[in-house]
Amino acid sequence: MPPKKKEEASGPPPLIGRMGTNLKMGIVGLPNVGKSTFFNVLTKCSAPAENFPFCTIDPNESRVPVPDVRFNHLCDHYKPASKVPAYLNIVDIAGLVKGAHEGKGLGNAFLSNINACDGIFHVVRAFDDEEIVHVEGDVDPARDLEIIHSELRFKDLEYLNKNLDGLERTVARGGDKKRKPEYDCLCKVRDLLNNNQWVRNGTWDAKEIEVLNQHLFLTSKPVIYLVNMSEKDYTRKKNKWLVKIKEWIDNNDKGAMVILMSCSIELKLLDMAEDEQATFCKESGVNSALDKIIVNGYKALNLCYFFTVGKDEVKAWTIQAGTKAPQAAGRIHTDFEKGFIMAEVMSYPDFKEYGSEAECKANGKYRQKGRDYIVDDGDIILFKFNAGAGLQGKKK
Ligand SMILES: Nc1ncnc2c1ncn2[C@@H]1O[C@H](COP(=O)(O)OP(=O)(O)OP(=O)(O)O)[C@@H](O)[C@H]1O
Ligand SMILES: [Mg+2]
Repeated sequence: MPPKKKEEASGPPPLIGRMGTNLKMGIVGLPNVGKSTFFNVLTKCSAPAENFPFCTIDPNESRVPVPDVRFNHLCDHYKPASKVPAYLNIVDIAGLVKGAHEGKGLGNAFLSNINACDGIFHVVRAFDDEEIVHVEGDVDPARDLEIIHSELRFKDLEYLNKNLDGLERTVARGGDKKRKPEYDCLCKVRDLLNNNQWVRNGTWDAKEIEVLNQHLFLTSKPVIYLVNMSEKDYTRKKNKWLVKIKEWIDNNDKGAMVILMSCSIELKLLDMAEDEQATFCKESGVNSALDKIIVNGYKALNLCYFFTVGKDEVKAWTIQAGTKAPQAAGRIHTDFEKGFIMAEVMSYPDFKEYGSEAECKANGKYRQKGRDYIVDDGDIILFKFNAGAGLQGKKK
């Protein structure tokens, strides 16, 4: 469709957040809501997950492969010696409590752990279990969402006010015109935050986003809400809190993604052999939510990947969405970028349809793309480059 092409040519709008491909999703929520359990099942490793608040002290970081049928198909086709999928980086962060921005609970240190992440999995507890202590005394997900929402907002306000004080002196009183756009942008941030909104909920132009990216506010990070339910509720797809959770999200973060899950079911599945798992899922009508969570976490960070393929290796290379061919080539080696000649590209759907590289070539689906080509998610690429342009001859 022609309008889509136009959009591609100008590239996607600038995004709020850090640049780069080594981005992370942090797991955030009140204490004892299932964050570490979620982290454990996700990474299949054993960060301590115990029934007491603040069980996690140091942030645990791990990475999980991004599930992708396209990658599996390419591996089946090429039968490579080495298979390297894309990975999502995940950080398990200690629980936040009301007043964390003033140092309550484990306080400020954990807010800075969130700061080091680029997106947030906000885990909210919707399971009842008297054995499992709730720091607020009872289960109430909408209240808990509001607590975390406010803590991050307060922390941003505190940071903002410190910065605005100095700016106010130079711009408003000192008449420094150069920093006026920055000052105006930060005033807009202050109004939003004071209005109980997040930076992410504002409308920003490219210049303002440049300012925001110098500050990386906690509330500018993308959020995916994960509702942690009991095994029973997840199986019957009902939970008494869901309406209230939806209401809260509609009022405070309209359009945000919400994924239902159950850490206890995920733990159970983790203990089963593959065939046992399949039977269990078929009989109970229940599926693990993890794949959906990983894929969407990766997308929330505005990441995608292209593939390089061959008998030696099938590999997914992470790039930020909207990356052009030479910079994508630079992910493999700086020489590829410096000496970039062209990208030979097969789209995944074409590869799937025609079944092989040779058939793609025979049907005009093996395309040569230049410097301005914006790499599409799932493209299969062979870069042609001039080795002399970079560090002579070195390929990897
Ligand atoms: N869906 C669920 N149903 C029942 N129990 C659960 C569920 N999810 C987690 N739990 C239990 O809740 C307890 C707390 O879990 P976990 O340690 O993962 O919480 P946390 O959010 O990491 O806490 P902290 O902030 O203290 O580190 C554990 O005993 C865990 O087994
Ligand atoms: Mg924990």
